[in-house]
Amino acid sequence: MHIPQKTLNDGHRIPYIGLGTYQIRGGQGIDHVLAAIQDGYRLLDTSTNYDSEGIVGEAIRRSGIPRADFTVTSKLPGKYHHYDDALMSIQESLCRMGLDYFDLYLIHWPLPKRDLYVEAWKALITAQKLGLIRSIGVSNFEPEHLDRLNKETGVMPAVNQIEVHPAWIQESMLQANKDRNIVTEAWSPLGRGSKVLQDSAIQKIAAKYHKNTGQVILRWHVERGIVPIPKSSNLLHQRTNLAIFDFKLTSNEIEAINALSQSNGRINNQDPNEYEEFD
Ligand SMILES: NC(=O)C1=CN([C@@H]2O[C@H](COP(=O)(O)OP(=O)(O)OC[C@H]3O[C@@H](n4cnc5c(N)ncnc54)[C@H](OP(=O)(O)O)[C@@H]3O)[C@@H](O)[C@H]2O)C=CC1
Ligand SMILES: O=C(O)C(=O)[C@@H](O)[C@H](O)C(=O)CO
Repeated sequence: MHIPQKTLNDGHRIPYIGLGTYQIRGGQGIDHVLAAIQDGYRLLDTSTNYDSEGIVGEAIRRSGIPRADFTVTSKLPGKYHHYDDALMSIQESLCRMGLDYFDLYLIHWPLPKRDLYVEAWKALITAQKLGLIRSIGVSNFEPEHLDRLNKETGVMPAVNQIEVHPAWIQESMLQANKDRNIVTEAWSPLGRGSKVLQDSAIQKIAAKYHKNTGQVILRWHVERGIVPIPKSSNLLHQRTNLAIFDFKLTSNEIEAINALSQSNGRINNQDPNEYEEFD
């Protein structure tokens, strides 16, 4: 399966689709990630918060595929935004995964009320210089957070992973990332398996291309320049979610999906300016 790649502002390249691993855990989880790898997934998204770093590392080893072929992403939890804590957490995550570097490492949430994300960013810059991380990025950052990182460190993130799906299309945040030469990754790209997968407008488009609604939604992300990271533990879903590079949506079809956006479309009402991670 050929998966196109997207070039980041630091010159590194990442696959145009990845596997999300939120709620994939334990021994069964290893099998689910391994199956995805065998189907062709090479971008794997985990986080310290997901308790899945260990099983993702194990699935990579069991696959027998060279480490260098993968783009492994993890994320810094909010409780470790202090500089020394962040460096410790990155090293601990690498040990849990059994890896000696991350391809991509993100600050999971900005937590602006705690106001430590610049300190965390400085730790990511140091970890990159130490060779522990190839590309550094953020998640759930708003334009003012991105600009503050750049102003205080001179380093703009390579990636901003944000909530995007047909009910929450994020036009202005996509533009904000683009203006700063930041690649957008979409979390919950399928709306976390919500009713959008049964939407009649998307079903109509899917029928035209002999695809399923999940494939149409994932293709919609790609057409918008976004790297989606759908989670699936289901073999058929994993496989069909990858098969999105052999058709193209028209601009009218993209607009029809954009029109499904809702003013209260966020999945869990997770506003990055308000959201607090659990400690
Ligand atoms: N940075 C951040 O703050 C966040 C990051 N993330 C990341 O993004 C990833 C993806 O987001 P997530 O919230 O998991 O939601 P997704 O939008 O990826 O949806 C996952 C759900 O959709 C189902 N599904 C997957 N493919 C299909 C399909 N083809 N047809 C029907 N159902 C399907 C899955 O079930 P099944 O397993 O049965 O296929 C699962 O229930 C996460 O796993 C995580 O890695 C997520 C949230 C926040
Ligand atoms: O999954 C993640 O990366 C999260 O940040 C969580 O907030 C998740 O989106 C969630 O819904 C927790 O209730």
